[in-house]
Amino acid sequence: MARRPLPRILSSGSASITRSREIARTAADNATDVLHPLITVTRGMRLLAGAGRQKWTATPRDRRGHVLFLVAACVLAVALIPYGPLLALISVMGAAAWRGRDRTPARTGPDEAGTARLQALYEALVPHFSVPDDPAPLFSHGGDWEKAFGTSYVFDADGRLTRLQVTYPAYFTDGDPAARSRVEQVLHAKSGRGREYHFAWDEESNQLLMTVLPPLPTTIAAQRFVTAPGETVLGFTDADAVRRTVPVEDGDVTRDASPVIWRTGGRSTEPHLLVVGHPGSGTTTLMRSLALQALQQGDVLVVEGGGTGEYGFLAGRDGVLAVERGLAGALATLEWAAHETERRLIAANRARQSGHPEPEDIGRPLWILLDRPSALGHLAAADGRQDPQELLRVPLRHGRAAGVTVLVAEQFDSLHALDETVRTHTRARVVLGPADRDEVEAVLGAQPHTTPTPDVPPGRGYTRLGGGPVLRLQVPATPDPYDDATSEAHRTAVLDLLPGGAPAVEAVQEALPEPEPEPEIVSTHKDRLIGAPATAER
Ligand SMILES: Nc1ncnc2c1ncn2[C@@H]1O[C@H](COP(=O)(O)OP(=O)(O)OP(=O)(O)O)[C@@H](O)[C@H]1O
Repeated sequence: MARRPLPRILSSGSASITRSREIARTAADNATDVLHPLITVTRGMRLLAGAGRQKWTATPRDRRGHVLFLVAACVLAVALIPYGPLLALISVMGAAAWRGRDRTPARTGPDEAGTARLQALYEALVPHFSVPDDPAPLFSHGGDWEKAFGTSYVFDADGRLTRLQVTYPAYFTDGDPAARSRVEQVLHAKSGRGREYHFAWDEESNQLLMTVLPPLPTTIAAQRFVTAPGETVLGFTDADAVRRTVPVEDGDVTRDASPVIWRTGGRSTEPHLLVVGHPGSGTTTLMRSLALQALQQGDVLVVEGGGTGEYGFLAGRDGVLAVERGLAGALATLEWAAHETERRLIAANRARQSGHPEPEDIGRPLWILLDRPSALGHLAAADGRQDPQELLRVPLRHGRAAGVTVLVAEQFDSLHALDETVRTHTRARVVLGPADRDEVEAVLGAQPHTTPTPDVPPGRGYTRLGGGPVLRLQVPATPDPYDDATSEAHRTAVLDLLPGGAPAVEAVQEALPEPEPEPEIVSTHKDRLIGAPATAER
């Protein structure tokens, strides 16, 4: 079959376009050749003008008059001598042409100190990224760092690395967390301690990207966060770590911040939370922040093992069922909570079986906050009584279905005292304060992708919800409003979030099976909690 000729536009069009491009390129080359002297002189004039401006700026003010006079005298002399202006013009042009004769080459590569830093870093990585029988090692002592780092490095104004991309040999065991951790520690130590580094391992292309993270802002204080029912803000994290943002008041401005949202209730896969930190790291502050958020939709029971009274401001508020500090009060409260969980479960089950909606009295979430249970456990052991943590077993195991959420805060040095059920059922975890990687891993079950720094502000740490990623966290400032050191702005912010002061114990009283003699409890409102065990403390 005879081939049909291509349409004219297709057969001849591309040829004419190519020709036009060639003509344009030749014209541009010729123009550059012709205009080259002009370009050189212009560049020189610009440089001369810049030099003149610098000289003028560097001249002290009291001598500027003299300089002006000298220049004016020279101009006058040139203007008066025959051919003076012409000769002056030629001289200036000549000087400009000389000055602009070659372009200042753009500086590439790091300066001397930067080169030394990169070389040192390279040498430190050699033992990790080389094996003796590699015929063409990427990393070798005295080798070329540019092969491994390329040009992907950035220094800050102080000459410290803020970004570095390392290409490593394919045989490096980048799937082994211990091997990764060793490399990360070397990079961290050699690039300057005291900053937080993020390490991104690209196993497919054998590349590691190290970046310095800016510190998370500490300026967000307690406020009403825009969340859906069942959502609680643990704190704020990096913008690229979570998909969502919420508007927050940050000082005088409103801006979007990236929250770590924790979902509680029936559909939550991490219905209970464990917060761990060293003393002063902000664990109580986080518990206060969560209590204030919980009070917007539910009831709260607080058991304070530390006995420092940092939850006293909650006492007597609507929805606050108890704030207990003594062992007897704690046991009574937690026993009630265990019964309440069972009651809710049974009621929900019955309603489900009979096809009715859940009764209203079990719809309101109940939050149990237990701060420093180890302190109470110690007291209980000394007194031959039950460890309060044992009473948490029912709420922890069945709380999700019953709308009961348990929050436990403990310090690192007492972690061993945590009950097994508490460890198993608190799948949402937070670590606050200066903790090393092993401590973070012991609580979160995974190492963070960043290097914890020794100096962290209170409320700074890491969080992990179930098997999710480890996220950096900054808890909103939620100080004790009755503490003298609390600023007026923070005090107002916290008090504004508190519900009214009407006692909220009717529900508790109704729910209890039968009142028993009240023990001597150290409670801010023991008159409101009944159903405590008969044995009195002390
Ligand atoms: N997120 C935060 N923002 C600002 N300040 C905070 C934050 N968290 C804690 N602080 C401050 O740090 C100090 C210690 O906080 P907090 O009492 O919560 O720590 P803690 O871990 O409970 O320690 P301790 O058990 O010793 O009381 C307090 O002065 C508190 O106001």
